[in-house]
Amino acid sequence: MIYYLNTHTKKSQWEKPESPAPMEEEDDDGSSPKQVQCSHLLVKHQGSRRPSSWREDNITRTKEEALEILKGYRQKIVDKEATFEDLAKLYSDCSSAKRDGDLGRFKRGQMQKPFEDCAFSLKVGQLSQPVETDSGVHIILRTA
Ligand SMILES: O=C(O)CN(Cc1ccccc1)C(=O)c1nc(-c2ccccc2)[nH]c1C(=O)O
Repeated sequence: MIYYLNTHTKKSQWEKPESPAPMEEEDDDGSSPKQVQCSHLLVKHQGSRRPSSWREDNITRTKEEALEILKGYRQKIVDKEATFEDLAKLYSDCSSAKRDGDLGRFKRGQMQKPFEDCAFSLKVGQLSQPVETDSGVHIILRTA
């Protein structure tokens, strides 16, 4: 009996594959991640679902202002003038700021969709462009 091995998903099957395996964002070993570990830096704004955080009781900045602030942080990280962890700890409006922005590992289906789609598109070590969710605007660092 011949069986077929999908070298991307490492799954075997008896049936001859009809079409090539769908190309998803791949990890280095060529597999699509089942779960990822990410840190993020969240900047909330007046349109955030909960415009309040450990940093500020009542957040009134506009979404545009939040985006400019976040881009400034991202540039400092890219220019190595600051580390992601230091800026997340100081400035993230998420309670994860206490853990340098670390969210731990998560699977698909756990985070808000725009956040999830971005997180699962990153390679390990990659820093996202700003992402908008109902919580505010984020930059995401995939750590595992
Ligand atoms: O959206 C809301 O109505 C309130 N939330 C959700 C929330 C609140 C507390 C803890 C975790 C999530 C937030 O605004 C929020 N979202 C996040 C978040 C969003 C995406 C990925 C990870 C965290 N953090 C926070 C926070 O206050 O700390």
